[in-house]
Amino acid sequence: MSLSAIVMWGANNIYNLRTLEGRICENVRIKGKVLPGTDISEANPLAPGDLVTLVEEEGGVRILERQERRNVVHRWNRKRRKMQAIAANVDTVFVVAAPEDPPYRPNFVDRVLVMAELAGIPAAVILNKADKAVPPEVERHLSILGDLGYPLYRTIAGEAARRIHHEGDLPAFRKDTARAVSVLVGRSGVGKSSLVNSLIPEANLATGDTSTKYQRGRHTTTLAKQVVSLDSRAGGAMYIDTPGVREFDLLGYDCSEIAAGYRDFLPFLPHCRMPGCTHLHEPDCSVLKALAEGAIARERYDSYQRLAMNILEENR
Ligand SMILES: Nc1nc2c(ncn2[C@@H]2O[C@H](COP(=O)(O)OP(=O)(O)OP(=O)(O)O)[C@@H](O)[C@H]2O)c(=O)[nH]1
Ligand SMILES: [Zn+2]
Repeated sequence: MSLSAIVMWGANNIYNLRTLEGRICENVRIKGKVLPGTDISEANPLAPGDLVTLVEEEGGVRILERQERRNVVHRWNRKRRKMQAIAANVDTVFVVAAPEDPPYRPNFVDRVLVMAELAGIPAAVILNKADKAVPPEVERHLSILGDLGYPLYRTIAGEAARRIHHEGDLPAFRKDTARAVSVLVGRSGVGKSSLVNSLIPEANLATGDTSTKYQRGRHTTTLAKQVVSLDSRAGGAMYIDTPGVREFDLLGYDCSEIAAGYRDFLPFLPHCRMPGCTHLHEPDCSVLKALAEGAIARERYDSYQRLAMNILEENR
C-alpha cells in the first residue's frame, strides 16, 4: 500500500516526514539510489515541503518517489556552485529583515523578492525587531516595496515581545498564514527562529544572541527546518525556517531573467531596442529611460545593477 507524505526536513538523505493523516515518520530513507521524479543534476533531491510517495516495507517505510512540485524556492549554493532547493510547494515567501542588528540591506531584500517572482511564488516582507527605531532609508525602501504591492508585517518576537507585551503585526501574520506553507528567508540574526517560536511555542527552535553570533560568525540554524503547527483544526500552518545567510546570491540566471524578477521593470522590458538588453548601458534601453524619468526608483535600479554586475562577472 502506498501513501503520501510531506518532507519536513532531512540531512544526508535521511528524512523526517509527516503523512497527510498527520503521522510523523522519522529517519526515512529513499528506496534505491536515484529518486524517481528527480534529476541527478539537482543539488538535493528533496526539500522541506516536498510531497513524496511512501511504501510500507518490512522494517519500516521508504520513499518511493517525489511527486510533481507546484513550485520551488531556490538559493545559489556558493560552496557547491549550484542552485539548491530550500523549500517546495510554498504559498508565500517571507523575506525577514530587521531595522538594525543586523543592519537592513535593501539588496538582500530585493534579491529574495526577485527569487520569489522568478519562481512564481507570492512574496511579502517582515520587518522584525519593530521595537527598534527604523532609519529613514529603511522606511523609504519599505515604502517603495509597499507601492509595488508587497505586503509588510512589522513584528516583535521572543524576549523583546514578552518584555513590552506587544508583538506588533505578529497576530495578523499568524492569522494570514494559518492554513499555508510559508518560508522565512533572512540574514542570520534577524529573528526567524524567534518568530517561529513565538508562533508555535512547541517548535522550540534554537535561537541565539546576535552580538555573540555576529562576532563569531556563528549560525544557529544549520538545516532548513520545517515546523508544522500541531493544531490540525487550524489547518496546520507550516513555517519553513531556513538557515540564515550573509548574502543571497542569484547566480543561476542571466541579466534578462533577473530583470523580469523586478516587478517595477516589467512594463518597460518589451520596449528595449537591443535584443538581450542588460539594461546597464545599451542605447534606447527603456529601463534606463524609466529610471531617468523617475518611473523606476533609484534604489531598485541600484540593486538590479549590483546583481547584474555580479552575474556578468561570474559568467566572464
Ligand atoms: N529587540 C528584538 N530582538 C529580537 C526580536 N526577535 C528576535 N530577537 C533577538 O535576535 C536574536 C537573533 O534571533 P534568532 O531568532 O536566533 O535569529 P535567526 O534569524 O533565526 O538567526 P539564524 O538562525 O542565525 O538564521 C536573539 O537574541 C533574539 O532574542 C525582536 O523582535 N526584537
Ligand atoms: Zn534595457
